[in-house]
Amino acid sequence: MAAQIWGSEKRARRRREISAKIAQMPELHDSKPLPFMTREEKIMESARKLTILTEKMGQIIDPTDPAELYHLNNEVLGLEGNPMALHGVMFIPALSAQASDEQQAKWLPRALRREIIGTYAQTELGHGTNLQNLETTATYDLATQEFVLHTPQITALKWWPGNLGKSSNYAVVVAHMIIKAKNYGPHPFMVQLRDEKTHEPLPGITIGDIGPKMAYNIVDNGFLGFNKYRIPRTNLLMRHTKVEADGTYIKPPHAKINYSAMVHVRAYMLTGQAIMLASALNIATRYSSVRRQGQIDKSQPEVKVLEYQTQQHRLFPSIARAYAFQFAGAETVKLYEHVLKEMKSGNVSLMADLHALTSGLKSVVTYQTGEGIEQARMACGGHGYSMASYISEIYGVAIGGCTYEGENMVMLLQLARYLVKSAALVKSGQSSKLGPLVAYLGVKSEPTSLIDRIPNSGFTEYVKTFQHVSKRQTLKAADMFFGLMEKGEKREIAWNKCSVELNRASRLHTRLFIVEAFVRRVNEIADIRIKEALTDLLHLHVNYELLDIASYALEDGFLSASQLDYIRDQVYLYLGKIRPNAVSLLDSWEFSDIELRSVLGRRDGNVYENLFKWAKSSPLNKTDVLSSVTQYLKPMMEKARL
Ligand SMILES: CCCCCCCC/C=C\CCCC(=O)SCCNC(=O)CCNC(=O)[C@H](O)C(C)(C)COP(=O)(O)OP(=O)(O)OC[C@H]1O[C@@H](n2cnc3c(N)ncnc32)[C@H](O)[C@@H]1OP(=O)(O)O
Ligand SMILES: Cc1cc2nc3c(=O)[nH]c(=O)nc-3n(C[C@H](O)[C@H](O)[C@H](O)COP(=O)(O)OP(=O)(O)OC[C@H]3O[C@@H](n4cnc5c(N)ncnc54)[C@H](O)[C@@H]3O)c2cc1C
Repeated sequence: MAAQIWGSEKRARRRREISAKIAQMPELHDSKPLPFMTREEKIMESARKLTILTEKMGQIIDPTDPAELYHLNNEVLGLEGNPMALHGVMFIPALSAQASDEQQAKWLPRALRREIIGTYAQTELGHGTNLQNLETTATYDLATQEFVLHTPQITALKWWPGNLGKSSNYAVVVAHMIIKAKNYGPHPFMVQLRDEKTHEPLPGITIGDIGPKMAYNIVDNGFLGFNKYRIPRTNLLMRHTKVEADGTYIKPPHAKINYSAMVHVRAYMLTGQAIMLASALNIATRYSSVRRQGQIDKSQPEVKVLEYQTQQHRLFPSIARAYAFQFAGAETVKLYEHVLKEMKSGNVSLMADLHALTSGLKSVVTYQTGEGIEQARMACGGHGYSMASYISEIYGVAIGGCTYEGENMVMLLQLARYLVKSAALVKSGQSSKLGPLVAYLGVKSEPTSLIDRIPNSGFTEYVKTFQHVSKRQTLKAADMFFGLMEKGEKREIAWNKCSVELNRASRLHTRLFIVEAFVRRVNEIADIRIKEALTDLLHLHVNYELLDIASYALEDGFLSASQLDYIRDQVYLYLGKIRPNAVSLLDSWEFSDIELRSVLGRRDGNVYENLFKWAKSSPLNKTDVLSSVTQYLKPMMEKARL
């Protein structure tokens, strides 16, 4: 199963080898539990480990393999981030995709050797979503052949970029490029921020940390202002766009090609989210098979809480989602790598499809991951609320994904643009022009669903039902939009008035893609036992998801009440079937105790003894009487007693 999750036997084996090596290297372990550290201590601890990793990486992993590097980071540095989180996730991908060969030769080897630390600085205090209204300017000075970066007012300060505040000395900065008073829109520039020897900010640069956040606090998200700060013309990233010495602008082959670093993260973050969801579920499910509370049969001893159907219903559909996201994520990364290769050689024809797909997936996956992790926390009762479970930290980090790389509602609306265009093709009889991801929009469906009507139909009737509801909602939302325009409403106003319905279509389309990716994977599996276990999970997935969106299929009678009863019964049936495999389905992800950082989720199940040990190690317990008591509470009580 680990091979299915991680992509191959070899990958699963390598992960085990890497974990085993890390277990033998105490210098790479947290020196004390992270929840007992201050933010400053955590940042120091992370930098300490990161430095050792830089020295010893070659002994532990193949540093050229991104999957091994990702695993190493997760184990050693953890999900709260590290001082170079954005360096690998966005700075290097931005240079790789957008810098010319010459520029790459100059900067990439230095970045890869970690001679410099970089980030991606785009969002500002006043604007994040609407890139067209960013305020930072890069004005070309023909006389010196330099760009002059400037922050015209406080809302133009770069705000949020990870590791910008304290760690990075370089950044890819997105600014509006102005040449001879003409604004060419946002473009990426390579900018040195700090002196390489002293790490002091360079003259003309104002920079700092934006303060503590809900989670992800090892990352120093930062602010940045420029005061007429000059960089050479050749620091504009020039793979696709060029500005010649005389100010001549050569436009890129696709207007949005400079957005590729964002698409990169949207594609890769899906498996990251799956890992966070599976981690939280691993903790909750292991704990649920240790925790005994109450009886089902009063004549019997207390049961493990995992025996309760409500507990299974809370956890198991999310286990199915974690697998589904991992499989859909793997497909998306493959597609992304293909499109990136094509893009580098000038073929931009697949960019719109990839953008639509990743926009929808990013939104649905992060939202459902957040839901699943929060249910996992609640499933642990009181101990779930303790940082000893570590689930609250996983939750805080995961839901950041609902916001970063494009706020979820906004990204769903990006997919909706693509769906509405596709609907227009269907309506004008041009279904043959639909791309493979939306071809189903042009296919006539049966009048009613055949779920529970055809024996041995596998998952086909489920997929058709998901297709039906997605198609119907897309065409309905598109009709509403076109109808408003026909009535004379301006395009943008009409769009806004339909946007809730449009986003519903985007979610349904994306959920269909996730179901199909799961089905595709199960169909590929040869090992009979693995196929069986995953087929059970897939049954739970399709039935649970369909129940969740049933109103769409009920309102036009595509599903009947009796079919809905069947679907509900199937959910209960598969909860029971999955119960014996539940812990194994999560243990198959092979997270080590070092990586999970959870007292509740310990592999050995020795929860109570270790919770007590953990509590005793709280800094508050260093002394029996705190100074808050001697200074304030004791005098207050004494005064009240007089
Ligand atoms: C490796 C493991 C990783 C896991 C963990 C990662 C942890 C990292 C932690 C944090 C990192 C966070 C980093 C950041 O957040 S960086 C900042 C990200 N910011 C955003 O995402 C901003 C969101 N906004 C946008 O993307 C855009 O503004 C927009 C919403 C897409 C709108 O752009 P714009 O106004 O320019 O465009 P229009 O809406 O007018 O659209 C015009 C047409 O262009 C199409 N389009 C837009 N983007 C793309 C694209 N990327 N590719 C292809 N096509 C694109 C759009 O669909 C329109 O097409 P149409 O045909 O309909 O006209
Ligand atoms: C943990 C974290 C890490 C980050 N790291 C980076 C980084 O490294 N580099 C970087 O540059 N940025 C980074 N960001 C910033 C992030 O990319 C932005 O916060 C994000 O893109 C959302 O933009 P915003 O904050 O402007 O939200 P806003 O756009 O102000 O969103 C506020 C609300 O308005 C709604 N809204 C906005 N526009 C529309 C619209 N057109 N239609 C409908 N509704 C709309 C949204 O849906 C939302 O409900 C990070 C953010 C976080 C939380």
